[in-house]
Amino acid sequence: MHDFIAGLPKCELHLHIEGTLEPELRFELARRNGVELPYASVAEMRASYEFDSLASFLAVYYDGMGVLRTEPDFYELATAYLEKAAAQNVRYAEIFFDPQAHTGRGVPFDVVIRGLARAIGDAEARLGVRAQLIMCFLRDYQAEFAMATLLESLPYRQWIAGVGLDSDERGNPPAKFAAVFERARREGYRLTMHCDVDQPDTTEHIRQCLELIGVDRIDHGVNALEDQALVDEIARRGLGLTVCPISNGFVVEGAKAAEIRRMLDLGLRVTINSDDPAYFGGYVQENLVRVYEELDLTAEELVRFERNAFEIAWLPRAVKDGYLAELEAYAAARGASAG
Ligand SMILES: Nc1ncnc2[nH]cnc12
Ligand SMILES: [Zn+2]
Repeated sequence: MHDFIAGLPKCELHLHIEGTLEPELRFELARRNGVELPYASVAEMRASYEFDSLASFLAVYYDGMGVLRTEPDFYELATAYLEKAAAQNVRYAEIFFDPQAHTGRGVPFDVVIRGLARAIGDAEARLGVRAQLIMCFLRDYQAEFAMATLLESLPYRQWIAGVGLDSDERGNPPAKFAAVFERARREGYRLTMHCDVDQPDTTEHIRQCLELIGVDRIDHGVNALEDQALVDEIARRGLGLTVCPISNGFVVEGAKAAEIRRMLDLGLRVTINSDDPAYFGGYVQENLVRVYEELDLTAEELVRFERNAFEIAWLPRAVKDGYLAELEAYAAARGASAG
């Protein structure tokens, strides 16, 4: 089954590009940019990646990205991820980036997005992996900063499929950003938001995503299972949920495998993703293996995760259908096409 998972045509929908900064590249960029790091080795840096909550993870994550300064830095970051993704048979990825975490420390928006977009263009030509960007707003900052960032992004719209909301959820509900997301929708962006596992008020946040914001997707969203009305509405709208099992195991107890089982059984459009793989230690393949091992999934169920992902991807119908046909052919050739 591990070979089956390795060969599966994959779609990654919940991946923070800054969370793919591996220690080796962090060291290299620090050297190049003259940034002092308080670690003597890659092993020492990795050993410092200790977290048991979203807040403790975020502190390490924001510190890590301090070495990213120039357009080539962002190019190399995204290229390294896309090479890894292609090696795991990711055919399409929607990649989060956090512009405010860079502009807030003096790196221009233009530098960030040009580096990322150039990497995406080159990777498509060289590796056949396709990707688009999702611009995330940091929810622990003021809504005015998010609005200013939205306006700053408009000249680069051709590279940005949609907007998201990440960072520390405590006290930062979707409602705080209602005007920003309403404007983003009017500008043609698709909408998603993190409703992270077991955060305070997360079911209320999911309710606001549905009733107030009108999201196209929810990132994580696992706690919707606590409220039948939320489950019913997510099912009725056919909304996708981008779940990240290994990441879950770091910020709460366990990978939420039982909840993923329930989402599959309820017919929800649950997908498996990697979140911040350089920090949590698993790309999409390792995440699929983790749920496979915890749930003893069938090949058909593994195919279902990818079918859901391509189905909810922010791509034109004909492009999705091309990926879905590739997936079905892979499944059929291995007797796993129950649909
Ligand atoms: N897992 C995560 N949750 C919330 N914000 C994030 N930003 C980067 N990774 C994140
Ligand atoms: Zn995330």
